[in-house]
Formats: sequence, structure tokens, C-alpha cells
Amino acid sequence: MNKCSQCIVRQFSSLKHLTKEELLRVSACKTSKIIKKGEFLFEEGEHINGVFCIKDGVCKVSKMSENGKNQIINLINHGNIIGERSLISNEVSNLSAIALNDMTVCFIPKDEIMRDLQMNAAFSLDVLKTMATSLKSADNLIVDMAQKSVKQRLAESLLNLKEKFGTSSQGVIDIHLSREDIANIIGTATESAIRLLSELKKKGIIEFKGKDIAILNDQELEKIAHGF
Ligand SMILES: Nc1ncnc2c1ncn2[C@@H]1O[C@@H]2COP(=O)(O)O[C@H]2[C@H]1O
Repeated sequence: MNKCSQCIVRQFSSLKHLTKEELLRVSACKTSKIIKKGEFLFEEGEHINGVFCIKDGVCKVSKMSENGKNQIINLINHGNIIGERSLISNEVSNLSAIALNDMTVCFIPKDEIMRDLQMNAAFSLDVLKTMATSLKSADNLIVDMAQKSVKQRLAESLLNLKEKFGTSSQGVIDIHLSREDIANIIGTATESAIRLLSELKKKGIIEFKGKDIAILNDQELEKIAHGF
């Protein structure tokens, strides 16, 4: 079994604050899992009973509304922990998490994480900091949804995706998203997302390489994102 103390992604998450003894206990009770592209880590309404530490791969966290529309709240990659909110609030998960590509994750059971949260203030504070940051991004998402046009949200999302995932050697944004995923990030119908992407392509601002997208003119996209 891989030891948490030797895990390279630990430095990116709150787990970096755990002591040697705490890490040994976590290593002893965690389970490593491979989650294939398209599989659920957990579903909305499920008792997760622990947290997932993402070692490799990316998942989307999303919520299904009553009218059957799916809103992607965030894309979460390696070095992050997910599932901490419902663990702390002792509720079922408010969101689903689905793998966007093959993932390697470690599941740490609730009892161990609760014990660490109670005993290790630096760890708890870091978990709080992460939750505060994601609350801030959720604030921004609400305002963007209410005040920005779909076109602005698309431009902003493409720039954010490029910043977060970088570009591959082919020059495309280095995360494979379906057109439906893009629509679910910006909160519109898939057909509208496709139409707006084609408009950006016609203007030479982006280009398609297969299903993937390369940004050719960041400045123009910034202008659109700001409503110009
Ligand atoms: N805006 C966000 N940014 C990053 N992570 C989030 C965001 N919203 C939810 N999550 C994570 O997704 C998880 C879904 O299950 P939980 O609510 O237990 O815990 C949540 C967080 O770990």
C-alpha cells in the first residue's frame, strides 16, 4: 500500500498539515481506488462517509436541478480533497462528482478525518481556508449567472480553463470536455454553447482540434468576457 507520507500530491492539500503519526493512521485506513472516466465518485444525496483525496485525474462536481438541467459547479483536479463539506455538516452530499478522465483517488473514512479535524488545528484551519476559497468562487458563479450574458460566461470559462489546466503540446486547453460539459459549466443549452463556440471560431478567436479547443486570441476573449 502507498504511504501518505510519500505521496507527492499531499503537499497540495490540507493533508500536508498532518503529523507523522496522523499520516500513519490515515495510511492504514485509507483505500486507493481507480475511478474510470464517466464513473461517479459519489452521487448527490449520498452519505459519502469520508473524503476523497485526488491523486490523479479530474472530476466535475455538479448539481441536477428539478427541470433536469445539470449545472457544473467546479472541476477538481489532483491534490484536492472532496467530500469534506457533507462530512463536517453530517449531511448527504449536495453535489455529484463524476470522473472526466481516469482517476486515482484515496478514500479516507470519516472517523479518521473527524479525529484529525478535532486534534490538529493547522489541518482544520487549512480545510476551512479551502472551503472559504470555494465559497468565494461559488459567490462569483452566482453573480456571473445573474449578470453576465452566456457569451461572456463562455469567454470567461474558456480563459479560466486555460489558466487552470494549461495547454497541451498541440496548443489546445489541456482538459477534454464534451460540448455538453461546456454548456453545463456556463449554464446554457448544448445547442447554444455549440453556436457560440462556432461564432468564436469564425472570428478567429478560437479553433477546434477534434473536440478540443485552442485559444488563438486571449485579448479578444478577455474583451468579450468583460462585455466589450
Ligand atoms: N465551488 C467548489 N469548489 C471546489 N470544490 C467544491 C465546490 N463546491 C463543492 N466542492 C466539493 O465538492 C464536494 C461535494 O460533496 P461535499 O458537499 O461533501 O463537499 C464538496 C466539496 O468538497
